[in-house]
Amino acid sequence: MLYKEPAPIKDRENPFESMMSRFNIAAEVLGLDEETYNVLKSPARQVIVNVPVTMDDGKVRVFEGYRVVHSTILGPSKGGIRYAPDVFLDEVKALAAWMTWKCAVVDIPYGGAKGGIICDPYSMSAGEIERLTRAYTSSLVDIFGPDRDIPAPDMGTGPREMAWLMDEYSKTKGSTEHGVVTGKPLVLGGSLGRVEATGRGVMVSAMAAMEKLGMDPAKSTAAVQGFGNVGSWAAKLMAERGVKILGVSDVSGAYWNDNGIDIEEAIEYKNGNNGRLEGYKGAEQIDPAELLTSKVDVLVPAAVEDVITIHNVDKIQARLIVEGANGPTSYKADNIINEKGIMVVPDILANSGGVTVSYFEWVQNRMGFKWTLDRVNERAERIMNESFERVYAASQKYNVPMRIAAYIVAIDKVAMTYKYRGGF
Ligand SMILES: NC(=O)C1=CN([C@@H]2O[C@H](COP(=O)(O)OP(=O)(O)OC[C@H]3O[C@@H](n4cnc5c(N)ncnc54)[C@H](O)[C@@H]3O)[C@@H](O)[C@H]2O)C=CC1
Ligand SMILES: O=C(O)CCC(=O)C(=O)O
Repeated sequence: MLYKEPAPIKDRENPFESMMSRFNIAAEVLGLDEETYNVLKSPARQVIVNVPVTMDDGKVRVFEGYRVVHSTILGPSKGGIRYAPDVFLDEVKALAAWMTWKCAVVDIPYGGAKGGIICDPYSMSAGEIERLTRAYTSSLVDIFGPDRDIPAPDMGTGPREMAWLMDEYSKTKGSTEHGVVTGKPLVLGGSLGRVEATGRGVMVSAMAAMEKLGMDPAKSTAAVQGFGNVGSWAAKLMAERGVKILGVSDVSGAYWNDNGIDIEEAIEYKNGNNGRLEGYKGAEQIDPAELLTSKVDVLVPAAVEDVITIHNVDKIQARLIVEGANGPTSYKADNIINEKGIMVVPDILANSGGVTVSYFEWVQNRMGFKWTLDRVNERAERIMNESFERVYAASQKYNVPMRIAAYIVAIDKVAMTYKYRGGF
């Protein structure tokens, strides 16, 4: 056994451990040599920063933040920044590694990275978040760069934070650097289609998987956990393809309607309610734990890690799980999912539409040219479908579940590139 298991974190599963468990299985199937294994398992760089920020009451608070660069073998590292009260280093390490595998699965020339700041953005003013974003950026100015490490949005961040990051970085460089970050507002060099890209990719993956399973979207039902950027767009676009969305949830609770939730209405409600569904009247409130085990055909976890675990996996009724979130399934639940014959479109495939369109944004920034929405969507959809087929073919070839197949495709690509580069 080459890999030593890290200690568990309180009562939570460890996302890095979950990532490594799948990595180990795929590495074994591929017969990965020890040198490459050791290179690919360890993050290339882990930075912890402590940034002082003047709060609205005049007091200074120090926030802990992270940036983990997992790999730059395929190209500059790429990955979002998470603002959450419970973000921790092992989580960011896992998220950074998943970025490496994700970029390899969709065959775009990026390595993987991820960032995070321990904070609660929902309880902070816009001014406090701006000062925090700028302070974090200036403390990482030597890591970031259009050819080095390119951040993007993740949980708790969006175009607004990316605009501040781009502006702060540009000020320190003395030049406008559009390509240092993606997921920016359109006026600052953002790409059409980036906001909805991850949810759109989830929908495209869901449609591809439903076709393999012989499921008719117009006769299928779904539940979506998480109603932020990824979950709300995935729900909206799946509903447009005829899937009846019976349940949705966010941090405020879970909401259910036997006749199907009016997703446009729910989005409008949450947009006018500080981003939350709290108090939404178009559905009845149910126990959030029930949402995941409810009687639906398709389950889309699109919130946080480790929500499908050995504690609830037995009760899952969906035939198909499409992972909008990163790491929503703990590795201990994998075997039971496989025994139950549930197809999983894994995170590193299902949610890769976001980084794919981020890549398009970066390409447009470098060209100084804007693509139309049709061009963005058509190209992203093609990449998603081709990647799905690549992973599906690997699952057939090696007789492994889709998740392990995705790791096999990714590790094979990164390992081969490492060898061509002659190792470092
Ligand atoms: N934004 C992007 O482009 C991408 C995001 N992802 C992943 O998708 C997931 C969601 O990210 P975003 O939608 O961007 O974040 P977001 O901040 O826009 O939304 C997160 C949503 O999850 C809800 N939530 C949080 N904890 C929850 C819980 N315990 N139960 C139910 N709902 C809960 C929040 O209330 C919110 O509705 C994360 O795992 C992220 O890493 C993956 C690829 C790209
Ligand atoms: O758009 C990007 O560059 C990365 C998005 C992200 O953080 C993710 O895919 O998990």
